[in-house]
Amino acid sequence: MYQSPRRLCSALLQRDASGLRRLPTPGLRRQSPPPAAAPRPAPRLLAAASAASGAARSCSRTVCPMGNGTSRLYSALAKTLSSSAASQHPEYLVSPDAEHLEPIDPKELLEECRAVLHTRPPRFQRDFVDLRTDCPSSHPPIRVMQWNILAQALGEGKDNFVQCPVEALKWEERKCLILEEILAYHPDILCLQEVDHYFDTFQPLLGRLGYQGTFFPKPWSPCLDVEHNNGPDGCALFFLQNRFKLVNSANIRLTAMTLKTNQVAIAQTLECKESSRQFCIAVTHLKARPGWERFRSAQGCDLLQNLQNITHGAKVPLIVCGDFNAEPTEEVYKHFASSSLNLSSAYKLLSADGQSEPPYTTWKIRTSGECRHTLDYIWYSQHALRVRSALDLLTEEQIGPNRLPSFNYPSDHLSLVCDFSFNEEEPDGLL
Ligand SMILES: NC(=O)C1=CN([C@@H]2O[C@H](COP(=O)(O)OP(=O)(O)OC[C@H]3O[C@@H](n4cnc5c(N)ncnc54)[C@H](OP(=O)(O)O)[C@@H]3O)[C@@H](O)[C@H]2O)C=CC1
Ligand SMILES: [Mg+2]
Repeated sequence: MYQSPRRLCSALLQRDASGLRRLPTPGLRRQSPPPAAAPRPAPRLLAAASAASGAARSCSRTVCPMGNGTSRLYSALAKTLSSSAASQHPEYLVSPDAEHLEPIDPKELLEECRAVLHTRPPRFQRDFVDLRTDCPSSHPPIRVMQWNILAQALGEGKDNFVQCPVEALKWEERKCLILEEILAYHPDILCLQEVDHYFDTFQPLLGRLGYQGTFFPKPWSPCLDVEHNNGPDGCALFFLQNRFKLVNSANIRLTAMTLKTNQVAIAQTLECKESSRQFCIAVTHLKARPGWERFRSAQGCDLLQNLQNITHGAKVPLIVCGDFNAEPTEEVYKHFASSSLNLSSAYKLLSADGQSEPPYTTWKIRTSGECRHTLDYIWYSQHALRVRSALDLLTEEQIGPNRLPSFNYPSDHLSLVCDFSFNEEEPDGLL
């Protein structure tokens, strides 16, 4: 039975004594609206991001609505920019001008987001649950965020969130809610699904915040069927360049029973600059919908096999983030829980017995009715890594009667955030 956490660590942005995090208290905590009369400066950083990616944007804007050849070209372009050739040449993953981009101040970007969102209701406060205060670590933790951010084209054109007003989905504001959430928790590693604004929003902005990003679009993204789409959706993986060095990267098109599928994953081996320790981080988004359980299971087996190879038979610690589109009762969950990679699901640690997944990670209302499911997970090598804390989920009351997305939460999936450290008591190789 899932219960509320016992020990709450109220510091939304608080980190270990390292003092690495110096972000201001974010808008998430504000319970009263900001003063009304102050003039609002034009959003300089947000506008610059869109302008900087004009080429990619105009490419996608010329796309004919129904996923024609131009859409495929966009998809091919995206794939080229994050191609598997990068496995051998990691430097190719950095877009050519990334190092020359002017860094931006996260406080300034947060202020711009708040200004854009000034008519929106206050955002929810979520607390980190302190899970292992007794576990010593000589290095700052690694903060990982898993989030299906909801593709703009799907949210507006396919998902049928019948209780969500269309104004709540306006991209110019919804993107600020997404950015605000990322800035609030400031993850070292960000694993996203349903990203259909990589080139015009996330890559330029997160790049200037110090992240290195990789995008792998779905081969036949359903976004391309939506009128005025912004290109295909896919998985994106970002990590802070001042904390990690990229060792290896693989873009994986998942197979099911030897057939290539429409689902993808990105797996990267990173080296921590502080400790010189290596680990693998992967992000995926498995096939959605009921009736596809065996297909998801096969995709999961393929991903596990790929990760076996990438981690040299579990010799490298592993973190796998994903929207698995599968409840814990499904076969694919069981494959992950019992694999020889020795993985455990981090969010189980929030339950009273440490054995139960949260009651939901996504909650929406479609024409078919209410959909409340646990589908999103952060798996980790349970002997090599420790979960120091995890971000609590929203309560039913906070989510509200119309569920998600809403005016104060941008996606139908909740973000999951964990702080990991290496288990320094564990001998290398026993993962
Ligand atoms: N032209 C071609 O030859 C081909 C085209 N396609 C295109 O790909 C699409 C299927 O892609 P695929 O990746 O398998 O899609 P999925 O079934 O995996 O779903 C795609 C998205 O739909 C969302 N979704 C889940 N349930 C529902 C629902 N009940 N109503 C609306 N949206 C939902 C999912 O969100 P979440 O994960 O959050 O639940 C997911 O992001 C087709 O619609 C087609 O357009 C596919 C193959 C070939
Ligand atoms: Mg979705």
